[in-house]
Amino acid sequence: MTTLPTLDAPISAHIRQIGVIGAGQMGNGIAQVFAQRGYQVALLDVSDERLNQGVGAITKNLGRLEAKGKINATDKADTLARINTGTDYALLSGCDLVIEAASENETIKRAIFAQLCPVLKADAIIASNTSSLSITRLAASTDRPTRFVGMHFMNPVPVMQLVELIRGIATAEDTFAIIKELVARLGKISVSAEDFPAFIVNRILLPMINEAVYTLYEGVGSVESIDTALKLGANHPMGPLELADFIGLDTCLAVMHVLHEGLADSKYRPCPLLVKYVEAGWLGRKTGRGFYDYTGETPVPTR
Ligand SMILES: CC(=O)CC(=O)SCCNC(=O)CCNC(=O)[C@H](O)C(C)(C)COP(=O)(O)OP(=O)(O)OC[C@H]1O[C@@H](n2cnc3c(N)ncnc32)[C@H](O)[C@@H]1OP(=O)(O)O
Ligand SMILES: NC(=O)C1=CN([C@@H]2O[C@H](COP(=O)(O)OP(=O)(O)OC[C@H]3O[C@@H](n4cnc5c(N)ncnc54)[C@H](OP(=O)(O)O)[C@@H]3O)[C@@H](O)[C@H]2O)C=CC1
Repeated sequence: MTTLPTLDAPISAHIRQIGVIGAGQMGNGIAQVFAQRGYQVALLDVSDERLNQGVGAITKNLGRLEAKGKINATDKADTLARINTGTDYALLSGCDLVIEAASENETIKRAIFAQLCPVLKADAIIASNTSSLSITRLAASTDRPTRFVGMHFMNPVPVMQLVELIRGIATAEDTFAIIKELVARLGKISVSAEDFPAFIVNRILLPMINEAVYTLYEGVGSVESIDTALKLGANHPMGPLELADFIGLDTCLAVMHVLHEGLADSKYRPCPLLVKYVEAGWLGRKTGRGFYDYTGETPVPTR
């Protein structure tokens, strides 16, 4: 738990300090799994409030693992001690790899890279955890397109095995190879996807979620019947509306916009009800309301 895993002739051995930008559900999960594997982690967000929430989520998750006997109190304390937090980009100056996991908005991500590049070591790699945006375009907004890659973790990060890896047109082969090996060192499995809108997982998953929202919008079923149908009828661990709330409805809508605009096919049109929910600020679990209301002890369907 506390030492870096070894591989034969690891090409990623020099990657020891990891920066993570965005302390939301993905960023804090990514910070947790690297810190658990012995890496030093620098976690940056826009406010101390967001950072405290992120570290709070990590502490809770580690507490759950400790209660189950999967880690001990020392592992938990050591993991937390490896995570430094801050809002100043100087925090990331010593990092070998920085993973951007801020909100799914290209303008925000570009502004982040503009602040990051001047402080970052010349040979450091930048990865984006974007769910859908062009890796080539994001890379082109940095000073190092050859050392830029898509590194798409799945939610919840500590549990999900997959990391989708995406090369931009300029991504160097050694950059890709280092990141692929790093994923293996984390104990996760990678698949490689081409740089098309939403890559593989979300090209398939998000249209299904969008269709579930249309199914609700058109009155074919209630929230509960749609989710029960897919859980019991197709053996999905979560119903599509429950999953949408879990991902975040803002992220789901952003991905549908990228698919719709990027592939220019009306089959990707975001459901108007999904648009309305996001306009209302009903973003799912993270705001206490989405297709379910999370303010009570158990989630209550809203329709
Ligand atoms: C949008 C994108 O860009 C890409 C994406 O990520 S799309 C989303 C992909 N993710 C999914 O589809 C998740 C679908 N859901 C699931 O697989 C499951 O419901 C789940 C793994 C989240 C929870 O599983 P469950 O069996 O219902 O609950 P539960 O028994 O409480 O949890 C199973 C394990 O996950 C852990 N876990 C659950 N939620 C967790 C969380 N948010 N963070 C960390 N760990 C969590 C639990 O502690 C438990 O661990 P152990 O096996 O060590 O005991
Ligand atoms: N949710 C999911 O299931 C998955 C999401 N992703 C991707 O991961 C990324 C993050 O998603 P997720 O964690 O769900 O989103 P969250 O909304 O949970 O977290 C995003 C975090 O980024 C912060 N942020 C916003 N702007 C900046 C900035 N300029 N600098 C630093 N931090 C900033 C936000 O702060 P504030 O709230 O104050 O704006 C928030 O803390 C997105 O690209 C998303 O598409 C990938 C896989 C799965």
